Amino acid sequence: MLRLEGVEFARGGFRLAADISVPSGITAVIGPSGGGKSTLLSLIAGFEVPDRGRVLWDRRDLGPLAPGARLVAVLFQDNNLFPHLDVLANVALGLAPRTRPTSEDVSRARAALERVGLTGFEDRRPGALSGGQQSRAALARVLLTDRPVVLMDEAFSALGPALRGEMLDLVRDLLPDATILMVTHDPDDALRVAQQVIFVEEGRVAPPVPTKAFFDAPSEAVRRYLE
Ligand SMILES: Nc1ncnc2c1ncn2[C@@H]1O[C@H](COP(=O)(O)OP(=O)(O)OP(=O)(O)O)[C@@H](O)[C@H]1O
Repeated sequence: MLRLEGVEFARGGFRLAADISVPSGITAVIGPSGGGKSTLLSLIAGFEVPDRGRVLWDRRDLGPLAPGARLVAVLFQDNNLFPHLDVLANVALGLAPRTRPTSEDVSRARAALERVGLTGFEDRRPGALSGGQQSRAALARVLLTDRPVVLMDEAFSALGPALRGEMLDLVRDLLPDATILMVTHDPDDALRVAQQVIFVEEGRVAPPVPTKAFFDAPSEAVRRYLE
């Protein structure tokens, strides 16, 4: 289980505090702009370092581990695809970020592309893909890295509602065992795929609440945000 234990973080005038456990499945992270949602994900990914407290995965302190060694995969909003590499090479990078992919890496990348419905697009550059297809390629790379924690910071926000829904369904179906934190501004995203919701406001990170209870019986702060 992912746990943030007494985490405190300050940057400029902004302070964030989190003491939460995140169960496996999909957890939506919602709250007002500037509240600290992205910062929370950065602390888990290791892009930011807490001033106090620890980030733990299965009781193991992730603190000493660099982002690449953290068992955490990140699905970025811009998909983080290299424009000069074809789709297959972009996906294979998930396995071999620094070296040439082996033939086994390449066949695993092909299999991941098949799972996201991109067979036949291996040789295209990202610029020759639609937005939805680019998101699928980025998801294929996350599948391939096979990390237990997946962070999504408004990953599909550039897509229209129908496509975004499709992508969320795909994430849910293809990553059934992962612990997924998904930042979103759209309550419908949470209602569609998230089992629980974390509310983040002014640097306060609330513990996860089951999605139905979160929306059916919102706290005062949540009600204000949803209005
Ligand atoms: N690189 C940075 N340097 C300094 N302050 C930053 C930096 N990035 C974010 N902040 C500040 O930290 C606070 C939290 O920002 P954060 O991006 O985590 O909020 P958020 O909830 O993800 O917002 P949004 O919904 O608008 O994306 C804000 O006050 C923001 O201005």
